Amino acid sequence: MELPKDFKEKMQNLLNDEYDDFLSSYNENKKQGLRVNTLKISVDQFKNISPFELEKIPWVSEGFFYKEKDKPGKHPYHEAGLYYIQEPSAMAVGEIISPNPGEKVLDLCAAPGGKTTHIASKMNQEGLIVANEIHPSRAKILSQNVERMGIKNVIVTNETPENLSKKFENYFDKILVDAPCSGEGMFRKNPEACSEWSLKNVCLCKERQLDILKCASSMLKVGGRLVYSTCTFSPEENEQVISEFVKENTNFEIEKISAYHGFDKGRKDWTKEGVEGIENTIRIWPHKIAGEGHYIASLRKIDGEDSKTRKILKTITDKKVLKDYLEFEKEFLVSRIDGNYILFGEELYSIPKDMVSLDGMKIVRPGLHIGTIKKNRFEPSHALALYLNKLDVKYSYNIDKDSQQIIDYLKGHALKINGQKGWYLVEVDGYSIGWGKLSGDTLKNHYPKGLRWI
Ligand SMILES: C[S@@+](CC[C@H](N)C(=O)[O-])C[C@H]1O[C@@H](n2cnc3c(N)ncnc32)[C@H](O)[C@@H]1O
Repeated sequence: MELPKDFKEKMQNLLNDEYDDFLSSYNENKKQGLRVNTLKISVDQFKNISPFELEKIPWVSEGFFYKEKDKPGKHPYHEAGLYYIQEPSAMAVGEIISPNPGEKVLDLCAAPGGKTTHIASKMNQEGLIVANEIHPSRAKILSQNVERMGIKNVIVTNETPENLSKKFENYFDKILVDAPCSGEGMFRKNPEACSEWSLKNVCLCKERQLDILKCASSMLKVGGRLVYSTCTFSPEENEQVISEFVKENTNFEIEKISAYHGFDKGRKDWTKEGVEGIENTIRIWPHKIAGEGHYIASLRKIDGEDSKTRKILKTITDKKVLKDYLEFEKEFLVSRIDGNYILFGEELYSIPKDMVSLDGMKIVRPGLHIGTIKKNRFEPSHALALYLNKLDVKYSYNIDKDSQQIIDYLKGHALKINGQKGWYLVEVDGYSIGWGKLSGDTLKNHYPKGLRWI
């Protein structure tokens, strides 16, 4: 791989004796990981059924290295949301933000959703996660990944940090800024990041990161935690951003992160200010652990204004509006979808309790999409199928992962089966993967067209 000359010179000056080890890490293969989605399956259960050769990632309880030959991204278990493919060092961020069920969490730069889905699995469907992405097409991918993982309590927005900060002043318990950066830790994984790199871009990224942090800081409650992370090595975008931020914002202090033994401390000597606590941030280097590299800082807001009361989003109270859905529920579900219902046109969603009004914001996903209320009938959504499991429904149809039938289903073909007429939750080895509707002996395929295997 041809690394930019300026990058090599800079890293040599920074790393001195370590530079040769750092450089030779670029001759090794990228490290690949998957994180088990504990909303759907426990780590032990997954290990029992896993068709892949797995090796534990030491710093994350649900993380495993896999071998390239296994291609877990092209397996029915992936479509069932049993795991998320995520770069191993990026998994450290979810561990450090460490959200609890019931909290309000913002993931400000969230697409494609690696960290959002990690946060969600730790929150066990309780509380609120606002996952925001500024680019519309990436926000759509984020939403699809949230759906695939069967998550209920995530709202996906497509906003600028500035607009969000007007809505959510002093609101969240925890905020993640996984900042857009120069991506020096992506060179092995994505050579494009290498060709786009320049010293000038590093400085531009730093300015943007400070702007994003400023917006994030105003959305955090007093006592709340703000985690900042990047997948780049430049001190400008890491220690220097944090150092300048805490110097300007004296109501924030740097928290000590209890790091895995292969992680390094942040470098105070790489900042101009020499701010106290920079050594409590962490650096993950590709020549020291099996991962592409990351920088992570955890900040605590120790002073500021109290949270204000806000306008709560109006939810549906008139049961007549829900008539078609309630009939579907009675006929095909065993358990109720708890939560508050709202309608976006014909689309019915369940939103987290006490969600603030979303007026004037670009919303990609206001909560769990339950389905579409059409004239005198209700059609359940794919997101609902991925959220439910066989205990929640009257009819389900299970398919073996190695069978031709699962390939046929994922390709969108109808299946021949026997049973009662109606909606079936289709499963792979007991894990929901989509809907089918049985009429006669034909199970009509409702796997979404855009997701079908070709
Ligand atoms: C490092 S990526 C996020 C990765 C994601 N957290 C994950 O774990 O899957 C940074 C994201 O920030 C977004 N972004 C770019 N410019 C931004 C800005 N000015 N404000 C907020 N987000 C921005 C990018 O589109 C990108 O999706």
